[in-house]
Amino acid sequence: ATGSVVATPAQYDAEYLSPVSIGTPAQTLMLDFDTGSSDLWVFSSETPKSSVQGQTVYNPSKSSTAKKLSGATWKISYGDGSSSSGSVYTDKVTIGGLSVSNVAVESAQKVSREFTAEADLDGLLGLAFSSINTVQPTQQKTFFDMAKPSLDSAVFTADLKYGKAGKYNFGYIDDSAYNGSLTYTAVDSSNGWWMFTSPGYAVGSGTLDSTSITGIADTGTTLLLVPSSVVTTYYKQIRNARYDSSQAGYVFPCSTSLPSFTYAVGNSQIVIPGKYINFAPVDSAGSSCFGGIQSDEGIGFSIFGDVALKAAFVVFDGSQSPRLGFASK
Ligand SMILES: CNCc1nccn1C
Repeated sequence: ATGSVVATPAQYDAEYLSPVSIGTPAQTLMLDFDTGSSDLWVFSSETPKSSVQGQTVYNPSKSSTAKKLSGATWKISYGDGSSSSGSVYTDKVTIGGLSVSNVAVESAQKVSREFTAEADLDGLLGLAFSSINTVQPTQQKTFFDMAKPSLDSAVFTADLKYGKAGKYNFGYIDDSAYNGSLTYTAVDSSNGWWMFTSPGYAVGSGTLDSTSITGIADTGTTLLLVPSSVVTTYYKQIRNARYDSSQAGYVFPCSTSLPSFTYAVGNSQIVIPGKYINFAPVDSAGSSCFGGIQSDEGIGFSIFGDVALKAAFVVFDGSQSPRLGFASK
């Protein structure tokens, strides 16, 4: 089996949302596919009405295939401080024509204000390793792990794009979606993430600096978060860039033309065009813009978020020895 679903960017490519059908008859929600976490959770009929501001909710009592997972609970918090928690059902989940039965669908009984404020996001679909799924007392598998036995190939791919819809595919690699060849690199999944080491980086047309960057391929994080030494080197190339402590990041005039940022993958390189690194205006006047490359200070590793991933076609290979494949496009 295979599946293919569109990934539509929210404003400023802050996140990408995909339609997911849950239950019988189908209830279709827009979920943020997140390779940095492993819970599939949704706004639901159990979410306090005051916390639901525009989201579509899953109602398990209206699904003939829903079953309560008795005694199960979940609770998760994300790097940006947002969080959610609740109860658990199992139900049929269909993504882009790929149906999987008895998937753990985590029903939100609490969501933090950040999620309430995101009217277009109805939940998250975790695509990291099941070892960091938060359901207790019995940890649950991700959609991908549940689908794996049925997939033609134990892979999914992320083809996110700048300012327009991209795709997530399950079970196959669309060789027409990228240029040249895929370069695979080793993954350390011991902490539950798709963690890899990039052997070097370059700014603009400069030579490759062999400073390695170890981080996670994370579709659920917006920006590229790297060591402060790399951040400093990048913004040093931009005359009017400055660190704005009120924004806790580097900003520059929105009219600035930005140098590209290249990250190495094995013996290959992915070039992030400069325009991908102008994330969004920080003020309503739109004069000052927030950089798409910021520091990973305090995290413990780097994060190759959407700013980095949308410059590539990325294969998340979930075979016996997981690995990541990158190609330019
Ligand atoms: C932006 N804060 C909440 C959120 N939205 C998508 C993912 N996450 C963590």
